[in-house]
Amino acid sequence: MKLTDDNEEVTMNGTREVETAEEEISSPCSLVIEAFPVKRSIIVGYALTSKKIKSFLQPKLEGLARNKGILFVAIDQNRPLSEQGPFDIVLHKQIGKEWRRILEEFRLAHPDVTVLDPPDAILHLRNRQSMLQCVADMNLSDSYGRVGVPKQLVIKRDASSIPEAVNKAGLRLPLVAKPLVADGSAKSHELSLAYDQHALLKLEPPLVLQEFVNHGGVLFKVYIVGEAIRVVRRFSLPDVSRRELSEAAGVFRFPRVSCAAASADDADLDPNIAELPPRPLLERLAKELRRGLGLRLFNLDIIREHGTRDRFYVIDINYFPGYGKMPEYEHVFTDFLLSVVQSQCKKRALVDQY
Ligand SMILES: O=P(O)(O)O[C@@H]1[C@@H](OP(=O)(O)O)[C@H](OP(=O)(O)O)[C@H](O)[C@H](OP(=O)(O)O)[C@H]1OP(=O)(O)O
Ligand SMILES: Nc1ncnc2c1ncn2[C@@H]1O[C@H](COP(=O)(O)OP(=O)(O)O)[C@@H](O)[C@H]1O
Ligand SMILES: [Mg+2]
Ligand SMILES: [Mg+2]
Repeated sequence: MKLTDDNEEVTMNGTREVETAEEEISSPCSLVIEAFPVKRSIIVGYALTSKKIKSFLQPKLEGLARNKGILFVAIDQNRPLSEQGPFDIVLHKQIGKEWRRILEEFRLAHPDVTVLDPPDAILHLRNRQSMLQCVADMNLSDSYGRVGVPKQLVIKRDASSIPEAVNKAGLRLPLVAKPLVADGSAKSHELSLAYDQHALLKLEPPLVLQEFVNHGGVLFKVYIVGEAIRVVRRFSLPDVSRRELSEAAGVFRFPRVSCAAASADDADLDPNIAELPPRPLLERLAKELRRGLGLRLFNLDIIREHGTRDRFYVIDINYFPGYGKMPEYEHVFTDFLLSVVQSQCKKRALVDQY
């Protein structure tokens, strides 16, 4: 057997072998389905920001992936995609027009490659109104609880119209004002809390105005990776009491709440506040969102209305979030990638059969 760098193989037990015949290296199926006699690494091409590469592609992930026969390869966005690879999976978090066109063309030419996820579906999360539409339409309610979205209103322009629009829509103060576009910029994460009617005039459209829901100052981040779900607790904005509401006035701006530094997993919390949302409820929610959004990699911020046990609100959904902070992400993510290739192989086997 001839050894070359290009045709290097990684088997299930982590040892390396080499296949030289064209046919034999065309599929990674033997890595995931015993019955297939073909061996090759699973190649995952990625187009991610340097910040994301640093937080996500950590040595532990790459090492574990290698042991499972998965190789991560950077996509050079200055070169045609079809000339690179061949890829089994493409990972990306981009929605630019040109990139959407490139990926669409690539998907048509390479239907066997799984693109995670479709750019149009990701685009849906870029607008804070369309982001939550799926949850609102779902109207999820069962014996484990109810999941909704806070009452909200979109203001496209003209701050002077806000007080009247708020009255007309019946929104109750205080209101959280969020930039309409969630494009990942620092500005798009700048939120404000408006306590009184006058304060509404100081807001800067385009924005989403959302009723502030008291939730005991703790939120749950629910990470989804395909079918896997992991939940963490983060500190959040504290409750606003009636008294505070009657005394406070103006707009309070805050740049970044509930970031990773605000982990509340080890904090000594009131058990009624700290209790995680029921697993079956999250499973249903995740399943419906996966289907409704057409996405497999995302997280959501969910809060429990303070004083209730089972009234939940989804306030934010993020595509390809900071998985580096998700417990056991290396295992969860590599298993997911294997499962993606497994379903590709099953599909291929079915096609070959008929
Ligand atoms: O920066 P990180 O690792 O905290 O991850 C950010 C996420 O934090 P989280 O995992 O939810 O704690 C963050 O979540 P939040 O919006 O803060 O809830 C976003 O997903 C952010 O992406 P973008 O800036 O909206 O494109 C994520 O940023 P990118 O890593 O995608 O740039
Ligand atoms: N409707 C709401 N009620 C109470 N707190 C909220 C509400 N919306 C947002 N927050 C708080 O503001 C933080 C940031 O809002 P979020 O919608 O998650 O924006 P981002 O995309 O910047 O994370 C949340 O983590 C939460 O602490
Ligand atoms: Mg958030
Ligand atoms: Mg967000």
